Amino acid sequence: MPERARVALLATGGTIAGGQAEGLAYAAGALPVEALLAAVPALGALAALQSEQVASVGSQNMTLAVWDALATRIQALCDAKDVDAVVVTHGTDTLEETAYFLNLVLRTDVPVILTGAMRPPDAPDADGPGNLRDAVTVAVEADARGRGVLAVMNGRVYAARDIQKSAASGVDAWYAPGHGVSARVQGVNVHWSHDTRGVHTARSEFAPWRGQALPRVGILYSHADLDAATAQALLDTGMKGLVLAGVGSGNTTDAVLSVLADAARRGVAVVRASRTGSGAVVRNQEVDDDAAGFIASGTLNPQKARVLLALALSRGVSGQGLQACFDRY
Ligand SMILES: NC(=O)C[C@H](N)C(=O)O
Repeated sequence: MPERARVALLATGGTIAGGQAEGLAYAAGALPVEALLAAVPALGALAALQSEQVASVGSQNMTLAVWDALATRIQALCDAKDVDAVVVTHGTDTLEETAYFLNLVLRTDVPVILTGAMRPPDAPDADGPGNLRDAVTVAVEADARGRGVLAVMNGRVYAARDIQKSAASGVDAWYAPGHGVSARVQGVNVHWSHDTRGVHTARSEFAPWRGQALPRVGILYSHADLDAATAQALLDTGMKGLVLAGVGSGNTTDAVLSVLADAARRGVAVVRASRTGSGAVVRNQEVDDDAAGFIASGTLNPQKARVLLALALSRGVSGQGLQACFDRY
């Protein structure tokens, strides 16, 4: 890398760019990328930054259109060899979904780092400036290359596959079930603890992103006494794939299992995941996946299973090929 690494900062909104604060209330994504940069003057010493506003949304409103713009732009920057790293600012609500999507569709070894904030910029203890500084610190690390898409929050670095927002408030809202943090940031030092698991970026069969439409894939949240009609109503919206956010090891009521088995027979791809937040959903444990034609999500949470399933279906993967995807990615 040259003396000062070239880092592209792509902003999408979120609380890190929150504005119009009144008490605890604020509007996510109100501030432009220039305001984020102005809050961290030290960034100029860390990297030669160029910035772009890709979107200005709270990440609860993240869409495939923004993912398309983001993936297309990052791929172009990497292919043109215009940057040494990319930092994306993002709302925290769906940060892990965007991170995992990019992890699957970008063909590059260039570090791509997502960051955000749990508190808006005008909070007295705003966490955005520190997170942005840490993200750029990680981005310019030679060791960050080839690790897939990463997220930096609260002094820790997480692989896209692992990170999970696990609290509705507070800066320590981040968790990497089963695998732990990938690195810790201390000032300008980054201490790596392990490599990234799962196939990603340069070796992903879903990369590069081609701007294709994605099929409708939904998530059904299970609970005590979940009835068949609720599951059927969701399927009737035209789902091509359905992820069960199941109780325990990806389970649900007998009534719903039978609706899902029917759907699988009709060609809907049904993936069993767990609403618990950690652990693995394995094949044929309490549910006969072989008989029902279901896929087990392994350690992917429901919201990331939805991303992988939609991408796999968009590439024509079906049947046991889908299970192979969930085993590999
Ligand atoms: N902390 C945040 O960023 C939350 C916000 N709703 C967002 O995801 O954009």
